[in-house]
Amino acid sequence: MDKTSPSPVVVWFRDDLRLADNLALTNAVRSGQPLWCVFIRSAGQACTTALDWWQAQSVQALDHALRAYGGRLHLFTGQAEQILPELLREGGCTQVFWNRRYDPAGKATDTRLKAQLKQMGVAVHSTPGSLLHEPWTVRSKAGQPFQVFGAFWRAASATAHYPAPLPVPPSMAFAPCQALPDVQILPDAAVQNLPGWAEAMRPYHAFAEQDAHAQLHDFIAHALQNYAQDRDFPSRDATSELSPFLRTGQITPAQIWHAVAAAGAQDGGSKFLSEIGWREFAWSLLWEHPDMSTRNLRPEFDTMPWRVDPKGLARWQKGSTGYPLVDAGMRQLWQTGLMHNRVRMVVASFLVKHLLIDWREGERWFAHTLVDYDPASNPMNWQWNAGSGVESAPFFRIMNPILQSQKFDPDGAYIRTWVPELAGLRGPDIHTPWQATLFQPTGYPSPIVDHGVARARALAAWKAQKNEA
Ligand SMILES: Cc1cc2nc3c(=O)[nH]c(=O)nc-3n(C[C@H](O)[C@H](O)[C@H](O)COP(=O)(O)OP(=O)(O)OC[C@H]3O[C@@H](n4cnc5c(N)ncnc54)[C@H](O)[C@@H]3O)c2cc1C
Repeated sequence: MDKTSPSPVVVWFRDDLRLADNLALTNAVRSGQPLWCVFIRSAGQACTTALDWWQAQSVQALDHALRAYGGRLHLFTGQAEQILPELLREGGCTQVFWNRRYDPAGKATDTRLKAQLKQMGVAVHSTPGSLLHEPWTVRSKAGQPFQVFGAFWRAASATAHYPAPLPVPPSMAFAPCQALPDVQILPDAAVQNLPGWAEAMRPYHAFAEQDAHAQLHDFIAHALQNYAQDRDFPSRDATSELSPFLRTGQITPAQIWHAVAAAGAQDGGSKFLSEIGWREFAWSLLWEHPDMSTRNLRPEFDTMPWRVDPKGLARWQKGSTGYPLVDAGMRQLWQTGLMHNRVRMVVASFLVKHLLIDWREGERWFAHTLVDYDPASNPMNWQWNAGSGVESAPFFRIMNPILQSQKFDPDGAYIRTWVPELAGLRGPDIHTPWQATLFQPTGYPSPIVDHGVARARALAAWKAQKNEA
C-alpha cells in the first residue's frame, strides 16, 4: 500500500451477496475509508453441490454490480482464518465489517477469527445478518426458546417493527488490492468440477440482486393475493421462488416484509409472511440444536428400524419410483435445483414412510441437489416430515402419493412437465399409470412398492420403535 493513502477497510461478503440493505457494507462506507470487498471460498468447496454452483454465479453477479460502482469483488480460496489476517496485515487495515452468520460452522469460524483479529489490533464490526430476528432473540415469557411455530411467530410478530431497508450506498470509494493474488471469479477448475446437471440448470435461474427484486415484484403483482389458496398446487405459478436468493442473501426478509406490507394483500400477505416466519423458526431451532441435521430431535426415533436399501434410495433419487408425483418432484429437483414445497413434502414422506429409509439420507440428497439448500430449513423440514422434529407431523400420518397427486395436480400438468413418458396419458390415469388401459407408457417403471403394503410396514415399524422406546 502507498503509505500516504488511507488504509482500506475490508467488507467480507458471505451469505449477503447484495449492495442494498447490507449493514456491513453501509457501515464500511460510513467509515469514510476506501473499501476492499472480499469473498472467500473455503478450500475444497469447488462447486460440488447445486448451492456451490448457485453461489458461484451469485458471486459473479455481485462482482458485476460492484464494478458498476468502480470497484470489484476480490475472490480468494482457502481458509478464512489464514487469508483474512494476511490480507489485513498486507493492507495495513485496522477494520473489518461483516454481517453475522448463524450456522454452526460459520459461527465457530467467526468467533475464532474475531479473537485472532482483536489480538492483531483489528476492529471487527459484526452486524445482524439475513434474518428478521436474530436466532436467540425470540423467546417465551420464561426466556425459553419456542418449540412450536405458532407460538414463535405470534411472539415474533408482536414485537415486529422492522426498520426500513437500507438503500445501496449512493457512492463507494474503493482501493486497489494487490495484497494477495486473488483467483478468478469462476475458476476453470471449479467449472470442470461442476456436476453434470449444473449447466442444464442455468436456463431456470437468474442470479443478481436486481433479479431477486424483479421476482419479488412480479410475485406481489400476480400471485400474492391468491397465495394462500394456490400455493399448494405445483403447476400454478403461485409461489415466490425467492428461496435461493434468500439463501445467498441477494434479498433480505426485511425487504420482502416491507414490500408485502406496502402491497396490503390481506390473507395472501399474512400467509406469505408466515412462511418467511418458518425460515426464522428454522434458524432459531438450529441455534438451539446445532446438530439438527444429524440428530433426531425426538430421541425415541433413535430406535426406529430404518431399512438400508441402496437400490430403493437410488430409484427415489433418480425419480423412478413409479409414483408419478414423486418422480416429477425428484426430476424437477435434478434438472432445476428446486422443487415445489408441496412436492417436497410428498417425496420426503415417501422416502421416510413408504421406503422406510432414514430421513438423514433424504436430507443429505437435498443438501447436494438444492440451489436453496439451507442448513436450518432443510433439516427442520425433514424432521417435521419424518415425525422426529420438535414440532412435526406425527409419523402415523402417512401421505398417500396417489391422493396427493389427484388433489394437488388434478390435471397432471406438473407431472407431464417433468415425466414426459407419461405425457400421453389422459384423465385420471396420469396418477396411476399402472392401471391405464388405453395407453401403456413405455419406459416408465411399475410402483417400487404397493401403497397399502408400504403403509402397513411403516406403521408396524413405528409401533415397534414406540414399544422399544
Ligand atoms: C423436506 C423439505 C426440505 C426443505 N428444504 C429447504 C431448504 O433447504 N431451503 C429452503 O429455503 N427451504 C426448504 N424447504 C421449505 C420450502 O419447501 C421452500 O422454502 C420453498 O419451496 C421455496 O419456494 P418459494 O421460495 O417459492 O416459497 P414461498 O412459498 O414463496 O415462500 C417464501 C419463503 O418462505 C420460506 N419458506 C417457505 N416455506 C418454508 C418452510 N416450510 N420452511 C422454511 N422456510 C420456508 C422460504 O424462504 C421461501 O422462499 C424444505 C421443505 C421440505 C418439505
